Amino acid sequence: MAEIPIIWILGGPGCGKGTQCAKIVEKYGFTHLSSGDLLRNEVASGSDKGRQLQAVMASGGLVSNDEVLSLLNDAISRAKGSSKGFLIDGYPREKNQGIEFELRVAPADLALYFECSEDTMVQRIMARAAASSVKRDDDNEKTIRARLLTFRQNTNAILECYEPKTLTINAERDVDDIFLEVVQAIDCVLKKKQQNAAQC
Ligand SMILES: Nc1ncnc2c1ncn2[C@@H]1O[C@H](COP(=O)(O)OP(=O)(O)O)[C@@H](O)[C@H]1O
Ligand SMILES: [Mg+2]
Repeated sequence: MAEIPIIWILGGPGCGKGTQCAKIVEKYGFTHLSSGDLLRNEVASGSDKGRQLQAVMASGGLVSNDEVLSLLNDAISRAKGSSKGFLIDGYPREKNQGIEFELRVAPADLALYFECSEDTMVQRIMARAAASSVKRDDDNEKTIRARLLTFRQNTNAILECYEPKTLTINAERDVDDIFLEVVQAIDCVLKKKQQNAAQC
């Protein structure tokens, strides 16, 4: 795994993680793994495990890391033979998730933190919900508030722990302006990895 980049995509609900990931995938061909999507797929499968996950997700809380990390680890193992890089979207949601990921999977090369006010996040989630034909169970006002609280309680510890490899990006701007900064950061990581590979 040392030769391909692993990038964590951090930020509160509705800050624009999925939007930026789609643009990164288009430009770099990386593998996009959203922890939320992996969990929602599990719920959609109708399994017993899915029903338990659904209850936690509908409360706005965090699913156990064993569940999330297993899903991520399986998806990474399946893709790693052919992947150019991984975007791990919406993970880690708390500090220990990051620590366990790096122990069990691989160190992350970069964390991009999309910083955004709570007002903007709520507005964007509401607009997303209104525009989407697929309704997310957790995009109602009560659950959004709980998700924001969960996010607020955990984020500072993550940012402190991973400060050396985190880039904070002002996500209140236009999608394309944000992306320019994202591209600079990713190009820098790719360059460093090439240099390291050349030295080995
Ligand atoms: N920079 C931005 N400016 C305005 N709207 C945005 C921006 N980024 C995302 N959005 C919109 O906000 C909503 C939530 O974005 P999304 O990428 O789904 O967030 P997340 O994956 O972080 O929950 C979407 O409807 C998207 O179109
Ligand atoms: Mg998303």
